[in-house]
Amino acid sequence: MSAPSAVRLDGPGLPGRGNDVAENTARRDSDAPVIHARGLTKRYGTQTVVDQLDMTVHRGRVYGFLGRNGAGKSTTMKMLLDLARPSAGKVSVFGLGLPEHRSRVLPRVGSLIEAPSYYGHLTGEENLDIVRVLKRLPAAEIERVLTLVGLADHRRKRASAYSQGMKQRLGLAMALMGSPELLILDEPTNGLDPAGIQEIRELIVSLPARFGATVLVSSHLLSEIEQMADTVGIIDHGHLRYQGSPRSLEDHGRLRIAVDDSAAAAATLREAGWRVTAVADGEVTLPHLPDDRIARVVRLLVEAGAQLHRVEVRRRSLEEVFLRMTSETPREPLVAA
Ligand SMILES: Nc1ncnc2c1ncn2[C@@H]1O[C@H](COP(=O)(O)OP(=O)(O)OP(=O)(O)O)[C@@H](O)[C@H]1O
Repeated sequence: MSAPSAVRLDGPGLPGRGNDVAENTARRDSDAPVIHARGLTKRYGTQTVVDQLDMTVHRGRVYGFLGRNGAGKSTTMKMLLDLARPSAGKVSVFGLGLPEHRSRVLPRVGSLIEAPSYYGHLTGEENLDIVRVLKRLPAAEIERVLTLVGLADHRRKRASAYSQGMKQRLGLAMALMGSPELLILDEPTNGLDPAGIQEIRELIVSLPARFGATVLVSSHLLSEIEQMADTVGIIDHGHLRYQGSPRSLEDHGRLRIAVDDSAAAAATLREAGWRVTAVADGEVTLPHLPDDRIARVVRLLVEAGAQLHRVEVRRRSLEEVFLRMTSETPREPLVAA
C-alpha cells in the first residue's frame, strides 16, 4: 500500500523549516497568483490530453475547474502537484517553479486526487494520525479535521468499513490537516449523498474566509461549480476554453421576432442598418438590444407592413453555454469489443 496521496514526505520543506528567500518573497506578495501555469501540456504516447493550458489561480479564491469526464482535469491537477511531469510548459505554485521547488511547495498544499488513499485496516483516526506525524502537527489537529468533515462519530471505525461518502470525507480530512494554504481537490463530492454534497460544498466555500486558503476544485457538474466557485476554468479535450468569473459566462440573450415574412422583415431591418444574426422560417433574430431600441425595431417592422406574432428575448442558460463550449465528439475512436 502506498502512502496517502494527500501527504508528501519532503522533509526539508516541512512547515517552519524552509527559510528560502524566494519562498518568503512569494509569501509576502499576496497579489501574486498562487498557481500560475503557462503552456502546460501532457502527452501520453501520441495522445495529447492537456494542450497548451494557461491557468491562473489567485489567492483566497475558489477556482472551479469544470469539464466533462476525460477532459483532462485530473491530469492537470497532477501536474500542479508534480505527480505527473508536463511534456511541455511551466508551472509555479506560490511563485516557486515546479519541479525544482517541490519540497518547498508541496508541504503547503493539501490534495485529494481521484480516489482517496488510506490504510483500510486502520481506523479513520489512525489514518489521520499517520498524516499528523508526517506533518508534525499537534494531536488536536485530528479532532479539528474530523469535526470539519463530519466524521467525528466514525473515528474508531476501520476505513475499509467506511461508506463511499465516508471515505471521501476521510480523504478531505487528510487534505485539510495542518490548514494548508492551497487545496487541490479533484471531484471532492464524489460518492456523497445530497446532504453530504451540500455540507462539503459549504465547507469548501468557507475555506478562504476561515483559513485564508485558496482552493482549486474540479467537477464535471456545472451546477456544483456555480455554487462553489468565484472563478471558473472550463476544460475541453485538454484545452482551456474559458477562464474568468461565472457571471461573465452568462448569456446576454438574443431578440427573436416571429413574423409572417421573415425574409422581407430581415431585408427591412438590414436596409435600416440593424444587424440581423439569423433568418429562419417565420423568425428573425437580432443581438440583444435595450428596451428603447426594441421598440424602434418593432415600429420599423409594423410601419413596413410586417405581421408580428411574437417578440421575445431569449437567454441561454449557463448549462447551455457550458454544453456549447464542450463538445461531445469522442477523442478516441470507439473500439468494438
Ligand atoms: N496514465 C495515463 N496514460 C494514458 N492516458 C491517460 C493517463 N491518465 C489519463 N489518461 C487519459 O487522459 C485523458 C484525460 O484524463 P483525466 O483523468 O485527466 O480526465 P478528467 O477530466 O479528470 O476526467 P474524469 O472527470 O473522468 O476524472 C483521458 O482520455 C484519459 O484516458
